[in-house]
Amino acid sequence: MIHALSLSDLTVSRGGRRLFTGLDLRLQAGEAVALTGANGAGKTSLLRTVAGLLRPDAGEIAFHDGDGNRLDDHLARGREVHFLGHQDGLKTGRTARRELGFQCDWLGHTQTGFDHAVEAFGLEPLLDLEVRRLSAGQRRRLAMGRLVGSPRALWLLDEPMAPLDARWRAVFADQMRRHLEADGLILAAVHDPLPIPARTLDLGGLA
Ligand SMILES: Nc1ncnc2c1ncn2[C@@H]1O[C@H](COP(=O)(O)OP(=O)(O)OP(=O)(O)O)[C@@H](O)[C@H]1O
Repeated sequence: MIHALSLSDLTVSRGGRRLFTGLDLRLQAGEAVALTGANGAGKTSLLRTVAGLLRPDAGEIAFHDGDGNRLDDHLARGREVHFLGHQDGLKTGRTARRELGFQCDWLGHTQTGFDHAVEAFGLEPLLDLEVRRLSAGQRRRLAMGRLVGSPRALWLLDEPMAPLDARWRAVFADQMRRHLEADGLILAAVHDPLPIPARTLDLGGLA
């Protein structure tokens, strides 16, 4: 299981423009880091780079287990990382039930994970609706279902609270706390403070 994430001397560019250079971060089991910075500073790009969706210009990203052994990058990303982006990663033509089932199933998790997700994020009344008919907040809650329905150690979250109302923000804050208590790791891009104890990594203004 991923016990630590380390970024060393990381440099990332988009569209030919350098976003940041020499970025270092170490995140341990049970810790959260709030990634802050102006619009366009590179928060989403950093999350996508950690997820393996973008290649850095330079530097290293490493995942380690509890004994300090380096994990295979591909396996760690494929099995132990959840990336919850702006787009939620949902198929809009499916019902919420089918989509949540797919999301909870892909690692062979069972009905228990599905039921847990439904209960955690109040999804029961939405299950027979097509994803395209859900509001932004409902969609985000559905997307969050996989975080608890298919447990993985590292949560990469891109402005996770943005479309949620106060009630579901509080629920999600509670889920994040539980994840940390279970030795999970959270790296979250935010514009507002995270409602859990977290260090801050500030990417600053426009690079
Ligand atoms: N596919 C792309 N091609 C070229 N440039 C891109 C691409 N995606 C993002 N960028 C640029 O990279 C920069 C960083 O974008 P990114 O989305 O990482 O910023 P951010 O800090 O998450 O911003 P926000 O707070 O607005 O969400 C921006 O200037 C953006 O225009």
